[in-house]
Amino acid sequence: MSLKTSIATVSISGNLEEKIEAIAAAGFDGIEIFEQDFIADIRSPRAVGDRIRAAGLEVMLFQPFRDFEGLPQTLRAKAFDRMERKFDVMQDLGCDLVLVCSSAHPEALGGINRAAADFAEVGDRAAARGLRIGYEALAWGKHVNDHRDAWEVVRRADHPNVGLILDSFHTLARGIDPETILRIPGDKIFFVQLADAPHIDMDLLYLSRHFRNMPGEGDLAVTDFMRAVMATGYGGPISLEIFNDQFRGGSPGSIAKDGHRSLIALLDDVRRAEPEATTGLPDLPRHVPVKDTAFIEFAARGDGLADLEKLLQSLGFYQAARHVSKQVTLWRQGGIRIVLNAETTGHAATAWNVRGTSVCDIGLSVASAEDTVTRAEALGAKPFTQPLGPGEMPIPAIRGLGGSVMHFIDDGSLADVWNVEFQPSPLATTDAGLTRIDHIAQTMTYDEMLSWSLFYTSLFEMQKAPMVDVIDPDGLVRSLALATDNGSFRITLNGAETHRTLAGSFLAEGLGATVQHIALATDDIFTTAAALRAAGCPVLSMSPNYFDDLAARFDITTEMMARMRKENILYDADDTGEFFQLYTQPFAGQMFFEIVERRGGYTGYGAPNAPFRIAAQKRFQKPKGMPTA
Ligand SMILES: O=C(O)c1ccc(O)c(O)c1
Ligand SMILES: [Mg+2]
Repeated sequence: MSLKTSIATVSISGNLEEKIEAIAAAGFDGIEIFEQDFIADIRSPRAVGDRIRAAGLEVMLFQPFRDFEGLPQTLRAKAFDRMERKFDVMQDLGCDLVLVCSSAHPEALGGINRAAADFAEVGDRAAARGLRIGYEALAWGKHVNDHRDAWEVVRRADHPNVGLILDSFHTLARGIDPETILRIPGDKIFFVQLADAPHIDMDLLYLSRHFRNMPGEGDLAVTDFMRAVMATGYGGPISLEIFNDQFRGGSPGSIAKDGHRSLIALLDDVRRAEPEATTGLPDLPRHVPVKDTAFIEFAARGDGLADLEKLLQSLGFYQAARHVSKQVTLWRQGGIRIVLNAETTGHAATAWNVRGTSVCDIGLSVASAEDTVTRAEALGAKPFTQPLGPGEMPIPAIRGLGGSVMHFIDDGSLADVWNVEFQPSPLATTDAGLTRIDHIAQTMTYDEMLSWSLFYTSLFEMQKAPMVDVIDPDGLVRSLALATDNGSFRITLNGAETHRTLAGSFLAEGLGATVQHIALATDDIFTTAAALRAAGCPVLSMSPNYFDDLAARFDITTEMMARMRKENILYDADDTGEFFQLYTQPFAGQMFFEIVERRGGYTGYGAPNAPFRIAAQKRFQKPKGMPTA
C-alpha cells in the first residue's frame, strides 16, 4: 500500500486550469477541489473532472460544504436540498467524497445526537448515489470545534458512508494533543488534510485563512500529528490545504513544488519515527548532518577581483593555491577556504555576467556527498553538473538559492580535491586569527523565505529559530536563522519587503536572491581587530551613540568599552553568553564580511544590533543628505 498525495486548489495561485497544471507537474496524485475555484471556472463539472483526470490526477475531495448540521427544521430541509445539488456536481466531476465542515451558522443548534441524526440521514442519501461524507471540526465551529467531538458525531451516526476528516491545523492550533487521534479507527478517517502555521497569538479563523503554510514551514507539530494518523492504520490520501496570502500571489509552479517537497520530507520523518507505518515512499537517505562549510566561491574578474583579493589580504587571508587548469585561486585562513573564480565560461562566468562579483557556490562538508544529492533530488532539488576541465574531479552538486550552486565534499576521495585540483603556493606566516565560517547570510524577497527555509530544513539536519524583525531605516527586513544543533553550519535568511531597505536594494541591483554577507569566527576579536587595523582593513564605523547606549545597558568595564569604541566592535549578551561583532565596509555593491566571537553558549546573531549596523552601512550608500560623523 502506498499513500496518495493531494493538494487543495485553494493552496496555490492562478485560475483553476493553472492550478491543475502546476499540481500535476509537481507530482501529486490527486486534487481537492475548493468549490470557489470550480464555480469561477466556465467549464461544466464533467469537463473539469475529465480535464483533471487527463492531467493524471484523481479528484479526491470536493469542499467545503458549510453550515449543514444542527439546523432548525426549515433551514435543515434547505441544507439537505443544497446537499443534493452538490451531489449532482460531484457525480459529474467524478468525485465521491465531500467535506462538511462543522457549522458556524448563528442558528445552528448544539447536541451530539442531533448532529449524528443529520449525518445518518445524509449518509443514506449519499449511499444512494455511491457518495461519501466526511465531517471536519473547524477550530471556530459553533458547537463542534474539536476533532474528538466530530468523531463522536460520526461514531453515533454509525453510517458506512459517513466518516471523519482530520485537519492538522484545527487540531494543533487549538493545542489538542494529536495522540487523541489514536482512539479513532483508521477506516473511519476518510481524509486527512495537512497544514502548518507560524506560532502567532491571534484569532484562529484569521490565522487559518491567511497564515497557514506547508508542513515544516511553520511551528506546529505536524509530524507528530501525522504519526498518530498513521498509527490508526489510516491508508487514505494526505492532502495539503494551505490558505496563505503570499501563496495566493506566488507562482503556481513553485508553490506546488514546495508543497510536494514538504510532503515527502514529512512522510520520511514519519516513517523514521513510526517504523511500522507504510508510506509507500521509496527509501531516501536521512536528513544530512552538515559538518562544516568547506568553501565559499566568488565569481570575480578584473578590478572586482583585484579589490576582493586586497580585501581578503586585509582580513588576514593568503593565496594558498592555484587551480591546475583554471583561472581559480584558493585563499585560506584557519579552517576557512575562499575560492575566487575568474573563468570566462561555466557556472561562475554565468553568475558574473548576471551579477558581477558575487558568491556563486557554497561547498559543504558532509558524511556522504552522494547521499546528500540523492536526498536533495528526491525532494525535488535540481542536480548541477558542468563539463569537467583537465585535472578536475566530479563533485556532487545541486542548484541552490537564486540559481547558485551547492557542492558537497565528504571524507572519501573528494577530500583530496584541494591537493588534486590545486597547485600550492608558499605558506603565509601571519593571519588575523579567523578560524571558520560562522554563518552565511542570504538575502531574498520576503515571499521567497518560506520556500528556502523548507529547502534547507528538509534537506539538512537544521532547526529554525523564531523569525525576527529587523528595522532598516527604510523598511522592515525579516530574518530567519537556520542552524545545525552544534552550530557546525548556520545560515540566515533575510527577507526584504521593499527595494528601499539595504537588503531590498541589494536584491534589485544584483538581480535576485544571493549571499549578502559572510560571517567569519575568531576566538579573540580584539586581537583580530588589531590585525585588521594593521593590515588596513576597511572596518565599518559605528555611531558613538551606539556605544553610549551599550555602556548604559550592559556592565562592560571602561577599559573594554574603550577598546570596543576604538575597534568598532558591536556587542550583545543573553543568559547563555556574549557576542562580539565587527563589520567591513561594503564591497562589490553591498556585500560585506562580518567577524564574530561567541563566548559561552550564545547562539544568536546580534539581532538587536542590526538596525544600527544597517544605518552605518547606509551611510555608504547615500552620499547626499546624510550627516557624517
Ligand atoms: O476556513 C474555512 O472555512 C475552512 C474551510 C474548509 C476547510 O477544510 C478548512 O480547514 C477551513
Ligand atoms: Mg480543512
